[in-house]
Amino acid sequence: MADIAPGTTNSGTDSIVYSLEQVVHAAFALGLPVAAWRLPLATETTVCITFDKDLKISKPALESSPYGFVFSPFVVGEQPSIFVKADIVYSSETGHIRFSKAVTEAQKQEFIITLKQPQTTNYSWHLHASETINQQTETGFKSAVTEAIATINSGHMEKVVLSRTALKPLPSSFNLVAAYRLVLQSYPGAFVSLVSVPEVGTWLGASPEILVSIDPQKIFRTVALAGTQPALDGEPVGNAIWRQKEIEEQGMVERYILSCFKKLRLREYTEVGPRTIVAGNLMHLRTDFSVDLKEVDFPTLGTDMLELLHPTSAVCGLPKEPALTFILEHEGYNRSYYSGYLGPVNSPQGTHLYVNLRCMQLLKNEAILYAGAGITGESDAEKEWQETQHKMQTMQRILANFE
Ligand SMILES: C=C(O[C@@H]1C=C(C(=O)O)C=C[C@H]1O)C(=O)O
Repeated sequence: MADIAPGTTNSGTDSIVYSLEQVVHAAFALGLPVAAWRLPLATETTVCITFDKDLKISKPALESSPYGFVFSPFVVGEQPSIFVKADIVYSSETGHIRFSKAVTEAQKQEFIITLKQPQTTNYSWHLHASETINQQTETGFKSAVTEAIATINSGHMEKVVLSRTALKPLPSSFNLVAAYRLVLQSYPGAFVSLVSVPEVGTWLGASPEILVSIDPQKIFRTVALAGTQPALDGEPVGNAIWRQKEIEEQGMVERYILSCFKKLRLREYTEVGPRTIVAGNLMHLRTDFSVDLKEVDFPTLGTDMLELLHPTSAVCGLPKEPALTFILEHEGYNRSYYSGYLGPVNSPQGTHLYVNLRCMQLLKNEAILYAGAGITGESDAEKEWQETQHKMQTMQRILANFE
């Protein structure tokens, strides 16, 4: 990302250049909701800040929505779906901020004055309103897995994704924007995001999984991502060997996506894969689906697919309803925004909603790490536990940098 010295002027214009730290800290200081993100393999971080007080939306209508950032939970209703409208937009490439027409002169002035205040390390991100800390223990997780295997073998469902949390103390030198920058550096192929909303909380993550995206060339994309194994240093992905269990697990996600296309009577899609991809310390199997909306007349495909897809069998299970019921009854904690979806809507780069995975929620002095694993009839509770350990490494490595 472009790092231009704060407070300098950008060549060619007389606009002031700000740093990511200045912009994010100004939002915190003014109690404003903020979302920062970087698309996979891109260098630019974009930040959206809103002056809106009511951020709750029922569901995003992707086609008619203004530019903003959506942050939606696993179960809509248990937590609100949030929309951070792009009242203020910052680009790390130019260092400039831009105000939308909805912003009043007084709001602009207040924000600019706050931006120019000297940086202090003594700022705090937005915290979740509730004091209760989500937790799932090793024993709780493993007994839920054992019960899931029995339910699958009795024919009541094919797959269920079970997850758990880990509470880690924040190292005393932890710095949120520095952590975001580390995530950018460490995971160039991930969708990196930092969302901080009053009452809702603060989440940092590096997602490997597109849920729905529509780029400026009007290409709709989604993926079937599943199957996990550690990526070995220096080992080419072409050498990866997958067991029947992972192949079937990923095949279920693929079938689920195809069933969604079928429900919409859409036949003109392209399917590539499954291929092995690397996400941080892990490898997965991924099939890419795309639809060229310039050729297929389906203006609401994004919104319709979002409605049908979420939660996919990559984070919930198959069939969806019994898997979701099993999760709510046996997982033992509230997933909140983990395995929900998030991303920019109608930005100049398009709409890019990702599944909120490989993420952590930041409390005042601790972080909650979240990870899950797909359970099938062939699962083993100990191996699934190990898989969640591996997935948590994505964020654990970031925290370790501050120790
Ligand atoms: C559930 C997670 O990941 C999902 C589950 C996977 C699996 O079961 O193999 C792989 C990738 C993701 O679709 C997670 O990261 O927490």
